[in-house]
Amino acid sequence: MTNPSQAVSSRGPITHVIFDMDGLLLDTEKFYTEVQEIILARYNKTFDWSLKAKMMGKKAIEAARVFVEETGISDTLTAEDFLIEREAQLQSMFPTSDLMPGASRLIRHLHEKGIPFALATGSHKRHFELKTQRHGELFSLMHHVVLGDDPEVKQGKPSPDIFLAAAKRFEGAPIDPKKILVFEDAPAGVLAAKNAGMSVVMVPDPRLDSSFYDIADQVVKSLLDLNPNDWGLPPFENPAS
Ligand SMILES: O=P(O)(O)OC[C@H](O)CO
Ligand SMILES: [Mg+2]
Repeated sequence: MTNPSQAVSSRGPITHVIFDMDGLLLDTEKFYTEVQEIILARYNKTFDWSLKAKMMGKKAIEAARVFVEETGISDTLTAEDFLIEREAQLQSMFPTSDLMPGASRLIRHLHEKGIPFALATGSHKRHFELKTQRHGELFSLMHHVVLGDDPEVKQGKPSPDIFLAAAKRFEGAPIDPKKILVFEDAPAGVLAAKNAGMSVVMVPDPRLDSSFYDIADQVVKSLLDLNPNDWGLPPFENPAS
């Protein structure tokens, strides 16, 4: 992990921002965890954070394959059937999604200051719409949104595909990836951003093993703890409330 003030001096200030969604802007990772715990309990197995770390941030089918293979249940439950089973429960949970602390403040701040920002989420279109149902106005502030089922996203995170696609859709593209700052919660997402040549602020769930922090340029406990100045971005005018 480099000191962000060193990163700014060596890489130049940030001009564009890309946000992850699940677990970063929206408190939706808990839904996946809950449903996966229920499914695994049927096989007398427990869902733990080492498995969670391997799944989070990935496209649904890629995460599903990890789930059935790592738990040794792939002979009785295929990745496709796991997704069907998970779906019914997730569909009723997603519309209740809450924002993560500091998400609204940071998005509104960047919008007010004219810093272009976009969304890059592994979630596919139908899930994106359910999850953002109560937050349409906030998400409409994004310059653009790239979803996991976008044709340009051939492979999910940790492949850089989604961040490179998001970078290409800003006005004035191509944007130098060194001037793009990504906000992520998942190890696969942090790696994807680094593979795209971008800087990354990681906002991990506290249950995630700290060995995953190393690859991020900065780690903060919450978006409320971010100091935009660290990245050459305009400072907040009011302290976090
Ligand atoms: O973290 P995101 O927004 O890329 O979403 C990925 C999955 O849908 C959930 O882990
Ligand atoms: Mg995420």
